[in-house]
This record gives sequence, structure tokens and C-alpha cells, in this order.
Amino acid sequence: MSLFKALTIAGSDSGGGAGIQADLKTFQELDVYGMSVITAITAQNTLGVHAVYPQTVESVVAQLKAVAEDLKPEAVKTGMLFSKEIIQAVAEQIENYQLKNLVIDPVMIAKGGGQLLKDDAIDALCEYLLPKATLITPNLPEAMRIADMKKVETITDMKKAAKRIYHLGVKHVLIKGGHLSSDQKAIDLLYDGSTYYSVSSDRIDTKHTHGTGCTYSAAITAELAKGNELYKAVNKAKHFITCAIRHSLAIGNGIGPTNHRGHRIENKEG
Ligand SMILES: Nc1ncnc2c1ncn2[C@@H]1O[C@H](COP(=O)(O)OP(=O)(O)OP(=O)(O)O)[C@@H](O)[C@H]1O
Ligand SMILES: Cc1ncc(COP(=O)(O)O)c(N)n1
Repeated sequence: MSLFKALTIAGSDSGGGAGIQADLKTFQELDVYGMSVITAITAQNTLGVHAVYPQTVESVVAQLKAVAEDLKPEAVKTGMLFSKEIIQAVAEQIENYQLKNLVIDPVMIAKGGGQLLKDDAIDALCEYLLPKATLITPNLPEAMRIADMKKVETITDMKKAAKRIYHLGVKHVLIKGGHLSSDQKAIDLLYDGSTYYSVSSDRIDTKHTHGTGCTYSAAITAELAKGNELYKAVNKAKHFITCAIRHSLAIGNGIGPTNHRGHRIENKEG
């Protein structure tokens, strides 16, 4: 049996619910061998981000070279990238090693508060990384910033933002609807430059949604690593994240994490 490999380039969440930790748990659950390049260490728990310690560009490049030269991932995702210097270095190495199936989760602000991408880094993300990517997965506030719109709050806004982001050079845009009003389903909108696809689930009534975006983009990356085409990978990942939210964990005193074993519980695998 083939063993597929996926790489996450992201920040560490000491609380284990988001970032590198969520990504590696997701890869493991989906039977994909996981590797990591750590861009920043955060001191974080369910209540928020206490401190951010960015890695040097030298450290990020060394980690990426070590993985790319030996282990050769079939798919790669980026999460917290923090600065324009790190973004530029990551983009150069992705080009250098011709890494394919690139998924960008443009993480900006943590759910509990805490800036994970500097304001002056958004332009670098658009200029250097988007043209190399198979998919970008912004939530509504991130879509608003990247599309340079005043608001993204409705499905109509999401369609307009997706088109604007597509024209920055990325192959597909998936705008996540977790932040839509709470009486609406959890509708995500996928756009490939010609057609809009709705990827939807019932909205689950829980406050424990720490790491939903990281887990979702990691699941898409794992499914791409296994050779699934994009639309199928997104649909499989939507099932994975919905199970993870339905069985999310009420641990800590704030916003608890999703449960990466949720899909097993629903399949009665224990
Ligand atoms: N309450 C919910 N019930 C069901 N699905 C949800 C809920 N909240 C979010 N989702 C889904 O979870 C996925 C992640 O979307 P979301 O908008 O929460 O991302 P995000 O804000 O980037 O997450 P985070 O910043 O917490 O990592 C999407 O598929 C979204 O529709
Ligand atoms: C290292 C890291 N990466 C990403 C997130 C976003 O996740 P959330 O918005 O659920 O806090 C985070 N909190 N920490």
C-alpha cells in the first residue's frame, strides 16, 4: 500500500487545538504521514494567545529544505506565517522544490484574539504565495481583507470576494462560512474561476470551535496528498470537520478544540 505524505508550514499552538498540532493530528487521522515546518511558537490555550515567538527566516528555510530534499510531500499547507520575510522565504522554497498541491489557510487573527499575521504581510501573501497555490481557504474576515472589500457577510458578498481573490492568481478559492449569521447553515463557497459550488452542513450549536479552520485545511491537504481531485478532497474534508465540531471537546476554560477523532465516533470505530 502506498504511504502518502503531507507537510504543514504553520505556527505551534501549545494548547494543541490549532496550528501545527491540529494539522498533524488531522493528517494522522486521515492515514497520511505528517511533517512540519514551524514558523512561530505561540504560548496559547483555550482562552487566547499569551505570546508569539517567531522563528528566524534561517530556521524556516532549514526546516523546509530538510523535508523537501528527503521526504518529498505530495501536498503542502500553510497556516500561520506571521511576517512578510517568512512568506517570501516559504514562497522561494516552494518554487525551488516545485512543491505541488499547495493549500493556503491565510490565518490572520486567533479566535480568542491575538495577531498571527502582521498587517504588512497580507500584500506579500497575495503577491508571492497565491499564484503558486491550488487553493486558498479564507474565513469571512480574511476574505474581506484579501479581496479588499468593506464587508463580507452574505452569500452574495462571498461570491464577489471569491471572484476578486481568484483574480489574484490562485486556482481555486474556498470561502468558509463559519462566521455567517448563526441562523444559517455552515455554507462554504468554492470557486474555480467559472462555477460556484456550495459545500454545506447543518450548523452545530457549540462554542468549542478552536482550530476549525486549521483542521479543515489540513484535511483538504491530506485528501489531496492521497490523490483526490480538489472538489472531492473538499467534500471529504467537510465531512471530517463537521464530525470534529459535532464531537468538539469542552476542555479548558475558554473555546475548546475540535475533536479529531469525531469521524471515528460517527463511524462507530471508538
Ligand atoms: N458551528 C458550526 N457548525 C458546523 N460547521 C461549522 C461551524 N462553525 C464553523 N463550521 C465550519 O468549519 C469550517 C471552518 O470554518 P471557519 O469559518 O470556522 O474557519 P476559521 O474561522 O478559519 O476557523 P479558525 O479561525 O477557528 O481556525 C467550515 O467548513 C465552516 O463551515
Ligand atoms: C498557531 C495557530 N495557528 C492558527 C490559529 C487559528 O485558530 P483559531 O482561529 O481557531 O484560534 C491559532 N489560534 N494558532
